[in-house]
Amino acid sequence: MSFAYKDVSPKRNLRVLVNPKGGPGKASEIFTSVVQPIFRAARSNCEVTYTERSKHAMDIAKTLPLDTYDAIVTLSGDGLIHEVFSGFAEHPESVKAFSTPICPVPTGSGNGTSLNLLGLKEGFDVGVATLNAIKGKPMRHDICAVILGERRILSFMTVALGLMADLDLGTEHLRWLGDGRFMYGFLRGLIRLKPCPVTLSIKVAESNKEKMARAAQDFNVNIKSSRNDYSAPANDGQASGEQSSADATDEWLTLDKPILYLFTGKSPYVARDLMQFPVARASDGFIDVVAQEVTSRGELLSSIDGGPKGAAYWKDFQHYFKATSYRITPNTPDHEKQNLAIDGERYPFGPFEVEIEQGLASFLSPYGAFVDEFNVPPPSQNKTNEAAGAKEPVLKPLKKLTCLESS
Ligand SMILES: Nc1ncnc2c1ncn2[C@@H]1O[C@H](COP(=O)(O)OP(=O)(O)OP(=O)(O)O)[C@@H](O)[C@H]1O
Repeated sequence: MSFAYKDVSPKRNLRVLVNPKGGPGKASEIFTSVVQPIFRAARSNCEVTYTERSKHAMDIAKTLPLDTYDAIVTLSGDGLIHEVFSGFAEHPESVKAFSTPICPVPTGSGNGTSLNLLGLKEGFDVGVATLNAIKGKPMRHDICAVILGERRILSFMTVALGLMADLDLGTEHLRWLGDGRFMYGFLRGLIRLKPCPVTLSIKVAESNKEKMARAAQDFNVNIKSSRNDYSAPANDGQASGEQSSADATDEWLTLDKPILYLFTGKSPYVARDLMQFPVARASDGFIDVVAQEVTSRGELLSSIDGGPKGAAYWKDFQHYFKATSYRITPNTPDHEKQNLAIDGERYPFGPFEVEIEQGLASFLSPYGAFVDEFNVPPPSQNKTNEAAGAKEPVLKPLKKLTCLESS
């Protein structure tokens, strides 16, 4: 037992939330046939609720007794995790509630969080995810706060505008397709090729793709060799190769290009087909911001191929920043018609600003870091990479109108 449960206590107390309507609708069956027998064999104590409606998980999280459960296990996709965090935000002891680790078991459509915690090969494996609930260790994770009018909405995963929001929110009726609905939505968005009329202003910490890729790679190497306790935020000095918040500028910079979509996030995979944020790290204190420039359908189609490996990262038309904050200002009067997706859920669109709360939340993880398969070839061996390293996006200071071509 001491060998099998090295560094973790056996017989965990788990609060299990099963969403029978998530993804292809098989969560209840999977719970009784796969998950529950493993929990029983491991002598875990489970308090189980089958969610009956939207926001049910949020209500449970709002009043969750603290110091009672080792983790909340969600059988659903990313939407239910978003609800749990929204509930924590309203908990009387909010910060303490957020320290309760979440462990997703993938029975939704995209299951992005599970993919990030377990990797592409095992991210959809219900048995491996259940084992993570039994033996995983808490790993800190940043939370983004979206300030939208009077509201402060918390996001652990993504904020999307333009094509990426349309493909998610516009295919909700196709949940039965599993994650196939995202590819369908992407292709539909390509046919329309509708620009996203907004101004994006960012407090940038880093925009050099090569530097960000090397830092992420070094972090992964270091975490494997040096960190047994991964409950502290990632840039606490234990893992070298990270950018630090000290690198961030206080100046707002504005992207001087029309964009097709804005996609910002905290973890590499958003679905099996797409590693959108290959250099994202769970608790580095930065928001990874992707602004996809308006480009031809052919170029966009060509980026689908390397989606699971994060190939689009190196494309010149995909601008990538590590930011401490960003702002969106709509450029059209009828902006309410546009889709805004926060963690895949629909919100009314208006001007908003996003900040980051470093290491506020926590997930159970078997490895202490996200599992991504992003290869960083040396620039000399990769032409596209070389171009990306040399050519940085056109940013201009918000108040001055001269364009900056940074090097
Ligand atoms: N009994 C229920 N009936 C209808 N909807 C429910 C029920 N229980 C939960 N929900 C809602 O189901 C929605 C979808 O869940 P979730 O987002 O986890 O799955 P998904 O969209 O299929 O997966 P992913 O987000 O990974 O793509 C959530 O917004 C949640 O509020």
